[in-house]
Amino acid sequence: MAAIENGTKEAAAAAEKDHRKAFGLAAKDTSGVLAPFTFSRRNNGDDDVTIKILYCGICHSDLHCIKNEWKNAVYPVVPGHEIVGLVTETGRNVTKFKVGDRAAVGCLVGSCRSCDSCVRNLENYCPKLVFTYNSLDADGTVTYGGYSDWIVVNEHFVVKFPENLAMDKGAPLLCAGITVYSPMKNFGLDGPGKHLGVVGLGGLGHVAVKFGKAFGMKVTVISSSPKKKEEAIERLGADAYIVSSDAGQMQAAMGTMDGIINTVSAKHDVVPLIFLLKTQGKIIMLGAPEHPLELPVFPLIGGGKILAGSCIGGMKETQEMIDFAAEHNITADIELIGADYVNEAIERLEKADVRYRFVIDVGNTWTAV
Ligand SMILES: NC(=O)c1ccc[n+]([C@@H]2O[C@H](COP(=O)([O-])OP(=O)(O)OC[C@H]3O[C@@H](n4cnc5c(N)ncnc54)[C@H](O)[C@@H]3O)[C@@H](O)[C@H]2O)c1
Ligand SMILES: [Zn+2]
Ligand SMILES: [Zn+2]
Repeated sequence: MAAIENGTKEAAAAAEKDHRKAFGLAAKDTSGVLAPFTFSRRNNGDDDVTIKILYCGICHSDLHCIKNEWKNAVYPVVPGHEIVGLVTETGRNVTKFKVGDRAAVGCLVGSCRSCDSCVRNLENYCPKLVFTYNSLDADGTVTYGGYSDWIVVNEHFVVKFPENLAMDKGAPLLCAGITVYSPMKNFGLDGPGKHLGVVGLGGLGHVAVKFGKAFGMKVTVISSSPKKKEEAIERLGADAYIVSSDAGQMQAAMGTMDGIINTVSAKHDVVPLIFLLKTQGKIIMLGAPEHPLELPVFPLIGGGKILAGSCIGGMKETQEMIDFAAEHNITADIELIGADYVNEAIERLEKADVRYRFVIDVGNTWTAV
């Protein structure tokens, strides 16, 4: 008996040696309330980079997940996949980073690296992809995200964060940025002379406006209320603004758009949006509402419209996006908050009361190892 106990203790001690303590905020149940949480992460492996987290954005996906709206939460959930920080340790095979470098982590921390998607640099569509949090890692543990003091990630899934990009305002690019950039590139919505519609002016939407303008497109925001009109045009640089509940405005814009980036996070009617497209125009679904949308096919068939989905982006494209953002001075408009304000921030995000992304000032809240 004593031998078994000793064996168990030894095994526990050995396991403990492979891990280090981390500290963060976790949701423990569907209330989604985040509370202090101590946990462990693996030691830095040969291919890994350890990052002291300085900033982490709050994405609406974090809210969907901690409240179990997608019915897949594995509590406790430490959310956060818009992570920027500094490298504190590198494994012996690491070539991209050295200690002290700026580094960033988005929604992915693992994939098989050999399937058709991975070979095409589309790790984001790998059947074995590992999300940054609430996902099963290769070693069988559940991943914990960036509302925490440090993280260890295989260098393939770590992005070099440009020196001339603000770390706090740049953090949201790791999810919001790549999620809108990737479909714009892949569906040909990235050139002058094109007309882009952006639906939902939140974290994703406001960054889509900025990329659209950097690509030289005409950008129209379609919003459910007139509240954000002035700032959409004057601050974000949109060319036009349509209030979706105004039938006259929607009618006047019918058949004018080459593409629409749809970021709406709740159930809504897509048919009026499809009518805004030109013949063979494309509507890209990015928002991930809890409840299914209705999709009558006739508005799609008439005019040969294309409805597609897109999920974040691959690692090569994420690096390309962040380098493009640095070159064109694209960052998110943020409200920087301390970790003690996160629960209030989540409540405000649910009410769409944020201009336009909350970012947690992790570095000034917790001291990493
Ligand atoms: N596809 C992906 O890879 C991906 C990546 C990140 C986020 N997302 C999803 O995209 C959505 C948006 O994320 P975000 O972080 O930009 O959220 P956000 O809350 O910052 O923005 C959502 C916007 O949708 C608007 N909205 C909400 N309900 C609406 C309704 N019924 N009609 C019209 N507008 C409405 C809000 O006013 C807000 O402007 C979320 O569902 C999120 O989970 C998807
Ligand atoms: Zn996200
Ligand atoms: Zn794969």
